[in-house]
Amino acid sequence: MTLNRPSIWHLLWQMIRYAQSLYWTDTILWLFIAGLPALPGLAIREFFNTLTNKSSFTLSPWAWIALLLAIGVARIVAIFTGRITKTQHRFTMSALIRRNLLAKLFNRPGAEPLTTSGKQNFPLSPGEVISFFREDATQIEDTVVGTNEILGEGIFALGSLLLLFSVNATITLFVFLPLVLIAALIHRVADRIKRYRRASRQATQQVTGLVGEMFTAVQAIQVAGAEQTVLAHFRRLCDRRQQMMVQDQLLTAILESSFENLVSLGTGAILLFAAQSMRSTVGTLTVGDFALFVYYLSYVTYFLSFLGGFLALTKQSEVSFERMEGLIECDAPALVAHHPLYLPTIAGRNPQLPTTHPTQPHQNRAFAEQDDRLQELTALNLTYHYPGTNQGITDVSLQIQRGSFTVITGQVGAGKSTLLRVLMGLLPLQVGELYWNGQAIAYPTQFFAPPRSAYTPQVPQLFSHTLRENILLGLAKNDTELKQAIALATFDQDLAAMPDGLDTLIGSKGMRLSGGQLQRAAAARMFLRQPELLVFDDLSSALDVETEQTLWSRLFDLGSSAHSWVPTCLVVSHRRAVLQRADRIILLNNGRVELEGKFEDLPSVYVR
Ligand SMILES: Nc1ncnc2c1ncn2[C@@H]1O[C@H](COP(=O)(O)OP(=O)(O)OP(=O)(O)O)[C@@H](O)[C@H]1O
Repeated sequence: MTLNRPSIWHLLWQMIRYAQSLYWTDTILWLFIAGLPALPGLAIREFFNTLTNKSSFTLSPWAWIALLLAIGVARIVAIFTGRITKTQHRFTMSALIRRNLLAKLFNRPGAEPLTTSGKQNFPLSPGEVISFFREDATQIEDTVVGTNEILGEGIFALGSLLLLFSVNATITLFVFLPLVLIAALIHRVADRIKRYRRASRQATQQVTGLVGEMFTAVQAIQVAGAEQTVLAHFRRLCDRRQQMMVQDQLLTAILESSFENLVSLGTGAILLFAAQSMRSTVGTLTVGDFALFVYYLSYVTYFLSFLGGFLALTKQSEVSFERMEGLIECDAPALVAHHPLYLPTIAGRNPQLPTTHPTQPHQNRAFAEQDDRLQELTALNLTYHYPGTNQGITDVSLQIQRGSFTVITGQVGAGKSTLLRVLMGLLPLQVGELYWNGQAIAYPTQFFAPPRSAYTPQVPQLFSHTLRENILLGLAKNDTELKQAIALATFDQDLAAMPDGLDTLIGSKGMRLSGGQLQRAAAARMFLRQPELLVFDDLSSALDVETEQTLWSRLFDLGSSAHSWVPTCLVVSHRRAVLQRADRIILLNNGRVELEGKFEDLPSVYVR
């Protein structure tokens, strides 16, 4: 994966190309910001030459002051405008990286744990993933925006260098000495820069990971009386992060100060030479020339130390790209690919957002072809083993017919949830094939979404918003349709008891709802989309027998009525009433199909 990674320069160039006009506008402004201070140098030379009557200009002191002031004001204007373009460009760059990273994460099989290549098979927590979006994206942003500063400073440093050459070529050659030393130093410590950066990022990631876990597990920590233990662990991680950050920052500071010192020593040597040359070749180097030389020399030398710092930054950005590649398991070019961002413009205008069609039910949206309606779903020899284990499912085949009710059952850990996740493309197929109406499904992750299918896991995911928003999730539906879906999910009575009705705020992860209400709110979300295939992972676990029976009855009454929606169900359950209703039961044992049949065929040990 990383063998053919393009160079950091190529990746930065791709990012520059994304917002070219903004980039070049900012670059031009930066040229002014960097270049305007060069003009006082010329003015100073002429001023000093006026004192020794060697100037070709005859300006009054006030004219010189006015000129210097005008240059100063122009620079202030350039800096002010440059800050606006820089800010816009800066955030566009990190937004592109974050957008691409997020898109890649969404395209992964959703139930597969996130890992980094350095920690193979060791899942990352959401808190840990945040550090990729925060520190790594910002690091790359800094480097891209650094390029036009380097360009601006570089052009004027080059101009200054040419001027210095015209004044005294021999002395100017000494300017290159610090540059060679800086390049050699960067080359020598490149590995160390990257190693320290990797270690500090990893340590930060562990701290943010634990913060995330602590916040979501406050109750578990309290119940176990583990506050002190968790805090001690947190302190250990923070101490380690401190150590790694100090190491990383110290190296950066040492490098920067080394660059400055190298440059300062070089400057000192040049000045000594220049002064010597002034004494020995009286008349060729004027006082004005010497003043100009000193002025422009600092210009060139500042650029050299800036360049050194920038080169170190690019090494650190290489680490950020490597880390992100490891996270999304794809090459870095995908991270810099060009996609619309819809950010507000520099004038503050919000761009027109594209109209999307989030998962409309098939009768409202031309369901591509009639063929897309489920007639038969076939799974052949599905195998998925969790990385580093032999747990999961092995060689599972099944067929689901339109309008049927299929129940997967089996003991705890038999592989029921894994089978559903593999079928829904939430875990990648290691072996096996999936067919929808006889057509092979190439990308199950993208294929199994409404209006083809909808799935509710054992613990449904709801968001900290209103009930309405949670059920709609962007779908354009009115309250009547919403209430029909809610009634189908047997959530209507609960809703009637809520003073704020559909506008009830349900809290983070739906914490203000009971387990059963959560399940039924998630079911309503599925029903509203009227998918061809409904997949439930153990609805029975959170519902009493009666409520669950009502739900299935209401759903199947639809199928037998003239309603255009004929739902097909695939559910995990141990409940007798559900098993009795099943058209087909698949009994899993140790990840394999042990039996396929009807309720009567099932050994009594599996019926509750
Ligand atoms: N993320 C994971 N990493 C490693 N092993 C896992 C993971 N998730 C599940 N397993 C293992 O895979 C096997 C099947 O798990 P699965 O959750 O599919 O079982 P299940 O039949 O749904 O169980 P339950 O009835 O408790 O929900 C179990 O042995 C489980 O320990």
